[in-house]
Formats: sequence, C-alpha cells, structure tokens
Amino acid sequence: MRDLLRNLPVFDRPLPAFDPGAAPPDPIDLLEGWLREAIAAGVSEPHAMTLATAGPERLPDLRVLILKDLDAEGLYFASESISAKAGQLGANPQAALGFYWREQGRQIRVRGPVQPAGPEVSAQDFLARPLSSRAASLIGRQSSVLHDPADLTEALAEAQARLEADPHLVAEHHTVYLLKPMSVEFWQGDAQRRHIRLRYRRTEDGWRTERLWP
Ligand SMILES: Cc1cc2nc3c(=O)[nH]c(=O)nc-3n(C[C@H](O)[C@H](O)[C@H](O)COP(=O)(O)O)c2cc1C
Repeated sequence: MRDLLRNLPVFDRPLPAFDPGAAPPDPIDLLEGWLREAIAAGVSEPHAMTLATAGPERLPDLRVLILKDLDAEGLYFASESISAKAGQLGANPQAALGFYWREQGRQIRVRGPVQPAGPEVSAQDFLARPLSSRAASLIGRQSSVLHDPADLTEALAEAQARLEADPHLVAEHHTVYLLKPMSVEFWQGDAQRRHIRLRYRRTEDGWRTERLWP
C-alpha cells in the first residue's frame, strides 16, 4: 500500500493563481470570491465542508456538511439538534470548518464559536428543502443507533406522508447553526511546493493578515 500511495501524484494539474497582496481586508469577501471561482471552474460539491468539534471528552470528531449560506456574520450549516455534533457543540460551542477543492489545490480553514442561528432561520431553511430532505429531517433521530434498516424505510414513508398532508410542517430538531470566524486561512497549492498561505485573525479593530510558511 505504501508504494501505491507514494506514487500517487499531487498538484500535477494547472492550478489557479493567488496573490495575497491583492486579497481583500475581510476574509468573508475572499471566501465568497474563492467559492464563486470554484463554482465557475466546475469544482465538484465546493459547498461540502468538514466540521470539526470536540465535546466534553475532548476527543475531536468531524464530518462533512453542506455550507448553507455565508454573510458578514459568518458561515451557516444545518443539522439536527439531537445529533452527536449538536451534543458536542452544546458542551463546547467552538468548531473548525475545512474546505478542500482538489481541482484547484485550494484549502480553506475557518475557526470560531458556533451558535444556533434562530428558529425563524431554521424554519425558512427547512421549508426551502426538497420533500425527500424534509422527510429525512422530520424523522429526527440522526446519530442514534439504527437497529433494523427496515425501520428507516418505514420512518421515511411515514414522514413523507405527514409532510404531504401538511406542507408547512417544520421539523422540531432541524437547526441552522452560525459559525462566527475568528481565524480564516486560505491555502493555495503549488506544483513546486511554494504553497501560499494567508491567515486572517480577528482583532478588536478588524482583521489582521499574516503570510505563513508552507
Ligand atoms: C457531502 C455530504 C453532505 C452532508 N451534508 C450534511 C448536512 O448538511 N447536514 C447534516 O446534518 N449532515 C450532512 N451530512 C452527513 C454528515 O456527514 C453526518 O453523517 C451527520 O450529520 C451525522 O453527524 P454526527 O453524528 O457527527 O452528528 C453530509 C454528508 C456528506 C458526505
């Protein structure tokens, strides 16, 4: 296995340019710009990101989620308030988010506190989802043990029937969370390993930027 892994190429494709000197003062603007470039370049699922959390046992955990929105407040994702991640965030409301866009050799890391965005935001997000996603959330048992896959089939059919009967129904546990960035790092890969790293850190009077050694 080791030789197989060792011989796999990395960054052997044309990669986009990144000029940190021309980066905007606010990392949210750069994140939005990179997201737009990723979408335009046809990057596969550029809004899929890894959320890392650590609960009371201090053992880091992570999983992939979809970025739902981005604004001056921060980054939004949706999940269930009864899930494992929600329990971890309840005990320790600090998290990190990571994006990796292999087609562009780009990585973004975001760290900061997380809080629920509020019931109205969650309800709006829920109602905008397709029926199958709403049915999956309505079950409200994310991360608990599934003893028999037939129970899932049954619960999905039941949830779908409830939503068809009441299209305005909102799942009790569906929650949009907001991560407020305290630090954001942009990383541009380079074939010659002159990778470019730019870190933004929030200070009392705005954002401070630093280049980092690769
Ligand atoms: C591409 C992708 C997108 C996903 N999007 C979400 C999402 O937006 N919300 C969510 O709760 N889980 C999403 N999941 C499932 C999570 O990775 C995870 O399995 C689930 O949230 C349970 O995590 P937990 O047990 O740590 O709470 C997604 C998985 C993948 C692979």
